[in-house]
Amino acid sequence: QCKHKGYEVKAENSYTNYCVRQASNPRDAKSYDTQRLRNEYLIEKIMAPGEVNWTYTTIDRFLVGGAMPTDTPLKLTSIEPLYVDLSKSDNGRNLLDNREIGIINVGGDGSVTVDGKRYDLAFQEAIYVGKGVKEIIVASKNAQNPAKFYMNSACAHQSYPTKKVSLKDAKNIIAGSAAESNDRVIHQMILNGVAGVRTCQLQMGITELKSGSVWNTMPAHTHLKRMEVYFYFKVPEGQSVCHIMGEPQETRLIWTGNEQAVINPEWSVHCAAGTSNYTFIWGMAGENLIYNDMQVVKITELK
Ligand SMILES: O=C[C@H](O)[C@@H](O)CC(=O)C(=O)O
Ligand SMILES: [Zn+2]
Repeated sequence: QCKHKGYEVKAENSYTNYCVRQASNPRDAKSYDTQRLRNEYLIEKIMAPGEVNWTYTTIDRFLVGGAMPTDTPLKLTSIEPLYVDLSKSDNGRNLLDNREIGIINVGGDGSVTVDGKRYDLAFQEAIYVGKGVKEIIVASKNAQNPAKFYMNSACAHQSYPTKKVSLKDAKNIIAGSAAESNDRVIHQMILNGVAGVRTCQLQMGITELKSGSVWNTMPAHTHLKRMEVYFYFKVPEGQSVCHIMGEPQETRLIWTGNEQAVINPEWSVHCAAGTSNYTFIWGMAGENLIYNDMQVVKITELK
């Protein structure tokens, strides 16, 4: 991934890399082979020690990234395709000049410092940071057990306050059943109206599957007003998650590993079965903030 022409990884600075993915048409996507599907939709490198890795997709201009600070804190910078004002070197280059971001820690204890104010983020704690913030610095408490910050960012037209959200503050929805192998809890974390969070476009949360359950998002759905990215983590060593995407009657599969993500366009379902249970972060953005605004596909109608 990101090795082929047009998909190269570029360096923004000594610790920040990015690659760009273009939006795709389902009429084209149905003829993609395995490697092309992976090039377009799978993000394999997100967490690397001492690095910030971004993937910018032109689907809803969504930005997906990972920051893994070790000994030294890392400042989150913008990337060249997102500079707001090319004429000034010191202006229009803050990541959140025109954006909002959600950050969830999937590693050891860490902190996110937003314009000088520090928020400690433990495993599976989240923070929303709104448009207009100038400086975000992420750090690990212990370089031997580094924090891993998974990040989703979308365009924003308004500034909303920074807000930390823990699992106990989240809206926790019990879904599925053991008999259907999809017994899970959907934690809605960065959702407009949940835990006092306000957002422009962004919605993020964590879904945890119980031991013995392997299916997420079944029955599957599309949402024609929002795109969505799934980031799989806590995938046990030696196990894998088979992510299913594509139009409901034209599905394709992408095998994913631990701490990898899949970009799902508006026209695509997004669901998966793992070879064990696992946890994932879902993040989406688009036209509305109504979580339930989705077109559910009958299980028997998937092809
Ligand atoms: O649009 C919503 C998203 O696809 C997820 O929140 C669904 C999910 O986590 C699940 O059912 O397991
Ligand atoms: Zn969805």
